[in-house]
Amino acid sequence: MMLSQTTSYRNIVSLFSTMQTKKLHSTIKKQSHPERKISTYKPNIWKYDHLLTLTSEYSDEKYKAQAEKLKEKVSCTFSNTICPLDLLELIDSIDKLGLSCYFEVETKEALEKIIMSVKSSGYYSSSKEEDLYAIALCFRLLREHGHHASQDMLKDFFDGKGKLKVSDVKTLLELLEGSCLSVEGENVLDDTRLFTTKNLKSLLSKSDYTFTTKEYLRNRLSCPLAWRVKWYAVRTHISAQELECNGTNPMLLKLAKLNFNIIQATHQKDLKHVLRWWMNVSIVEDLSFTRDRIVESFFYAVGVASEPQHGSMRIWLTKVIELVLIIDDVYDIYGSLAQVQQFTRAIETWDPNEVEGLPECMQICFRSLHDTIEEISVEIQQQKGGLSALPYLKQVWVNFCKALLLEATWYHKGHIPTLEEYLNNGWISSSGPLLSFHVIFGVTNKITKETLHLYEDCREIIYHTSVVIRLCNDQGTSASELERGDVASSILCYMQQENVSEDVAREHIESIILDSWKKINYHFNTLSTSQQKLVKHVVNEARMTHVMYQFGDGFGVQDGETRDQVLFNLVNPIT
Ligand SMILES: CC(C)=CCC/C(C)=C/COP(=O)(O)OP(=O)(O)O
Ligand SMILES: [Mg+2]
Repeated sequence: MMLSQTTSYRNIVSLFSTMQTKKLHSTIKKQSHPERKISTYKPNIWKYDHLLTLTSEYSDEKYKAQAEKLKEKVSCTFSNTICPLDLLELIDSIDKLGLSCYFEVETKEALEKIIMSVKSSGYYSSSKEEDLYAIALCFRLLREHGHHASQDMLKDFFDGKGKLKVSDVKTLLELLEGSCLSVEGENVLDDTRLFTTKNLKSLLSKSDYTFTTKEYLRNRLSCPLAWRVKWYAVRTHISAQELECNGTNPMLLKLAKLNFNIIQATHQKDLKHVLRWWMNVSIVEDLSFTRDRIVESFFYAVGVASEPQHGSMRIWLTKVIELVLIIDDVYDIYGSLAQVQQFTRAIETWDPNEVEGLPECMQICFRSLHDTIEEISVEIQQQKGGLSALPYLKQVWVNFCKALLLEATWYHKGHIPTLEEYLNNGWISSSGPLLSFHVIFGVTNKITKETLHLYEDCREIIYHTSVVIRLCNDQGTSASELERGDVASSILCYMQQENVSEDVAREHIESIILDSWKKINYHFNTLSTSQQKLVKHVVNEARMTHVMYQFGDGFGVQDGETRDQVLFNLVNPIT
C-alpha cells in the first residue's frame, strides 16, 4: 500500500483502528512529511484593552480589615467545637473554602486532638457502617495534612469479597478521594478506588439525581480532589455551600467570599501587569503560526501559586508559559528540520548571531526568549539576591529545545517511537522540568545552594509531574495534533507498539497517570514540611495540567471551558 506525502497521522490512526496491523509501521517510516504545516489555532478571543480596565473595589484596605476580624471569630470556632466529626468537617470546609493558610496552628492542634481521641476511643478500628464516612474523612485529612494514616483504617469495612459495606454517595465520594492519596503497593486503597468508582458510575446511570449533582459526580470521577488545583475549586465550593440549607456556617462563608474577592483583586493587578508587557512586546502579530494565549498562561500560573505573596513568580511563569507555547509551535508547526536544528544551536550558545539566516519570525522568537529570560534572571536577582539564576534557566531551555528537536526529527523521518522511547524524551518536552526550575526560583526567598539542593531533592517529583503533564497534554490535544499531522503522541505510540485501538491506548495512558500520582504522593511525603511548602507548587503544575486538558485542548481552544473558568475565577468577583 502506498501512502501519499500528505497522508496525516489521523488517516494513519483510522487505518490502525481498522486494520490493526504492524505492517503499517514500515510504511509510515518510509513516508516523508511536508516541510511546513498549516496552523489550526484560532486567533485570540480576549480584548486586552477591556481586561486592562478591570478594577476591583476589594483592593481597598477596609476589606482586609473586615477579613481580619472574621478570621478572629472563625479561630474561636475551633475551640468551641468538641465532637471529632464536627472538627473534621470544620477543617475540611476551611480547606475547601481556600482559608487553610490562615488557620494552620488551629488545624494542626485540632488534628492532633482528633488523633488522640480516635486512638483512645478505638474509633480507628471501628467497622460499623455508620462510622465509615467519619473515618474516610479523617483518613483523607490526615494524609492531606502530612500525618501518618494507615490504609488499614479502611480495611475492616471490606466484606472479604472485595466489597465495601457502603452505599451512600457522600461516603463513596469521600472514600474515592482518600484512595487517590495512595502510594504504590497500597492494595486496600486500590480496591477502595476500584469499588467506589464502579459504584458511583452505576449510581450515576441509574439514579434520578439532578443534573447538577450528576455533573458534580462526573467531574469528581474524572478528576479527584487530589489532582485538582485547590484555588480553582474554591469558588465552586462557595457557590455550592450557598445553595445548601445546612451548609457551612455563615461566618465562615462570609470570610471565604471576602477572601476570594481580595485575592482575585491581587490576581487582576498581576494580570494587568503581564498584559502591559505582552502588548508592549507584541510578538505574535508577526507570528501567524502560533498561539496568543497570554490569558490562559496567566490562568495556569495562578493555579500553580495563587497566594498573594507570589505575584512576581506568577508574572515570570506566565511569560515563560507563553514562550513555551510559541517555541513548541516553532518546532511542531513552523520550522523545517534544518531550521530547528539551527535554532537549537542558537539556544545552546545563547548567541543572537546564531539565528542569522533563519526566517524573520524564528529570529523574533529567539530574541523574545533570550531577552525575556535575561530580564527574568535580573529581576530574580534584584528581588531575592544570592546566586544568579541565568545559567540554570538557560540550561533548562536548552534541554527543552533539544527534546523538541528530537520530536521534530522523529516527525520528519516518519519514526514512531515505542512508548518508553517517547516518554524518555516526552517528560522533558512537556516543559515540566523547565517550569519547575522557574517555579522553585520564583517561590524561594533567596537563591542559594539550598535552592539548588531542593531541585535535586525533588528530582523524582519533577520527573513524575512532567510525565503527568506530558500524558494529560497528549490526551487533550491528540485529536487536533492528528488533524494537523504533528509528531506522534503517547497514544499513537502505544497503539502502534501494542497493535491496539485508541480506546485501549487511552486506558493504558490513564493507568500511567495514576501510577505517576502514586509516585508523586510517595516522594512528597519524604520531604520536610518546609520543603513541601515550596514543592507543592511544582506538584500544582501536574494539577493545573489536569485542569487545562480535562475537557480537550484548554490552551489551544480558548472559547470552551478555559474561558468560563477564567471569567469565573479571575474576572468576575462574587457579588
Ligand atoms: C505550559 C504547559 C504546561 C504545557 C503543556 C505541554 C506543552 C509543551 C504544550 C505545548 O502545546 P502542545 O499542545 O502543542 O504540546 P506538544 O506539542 O508538546 O504535544
Ligand atoms: Mg505542539
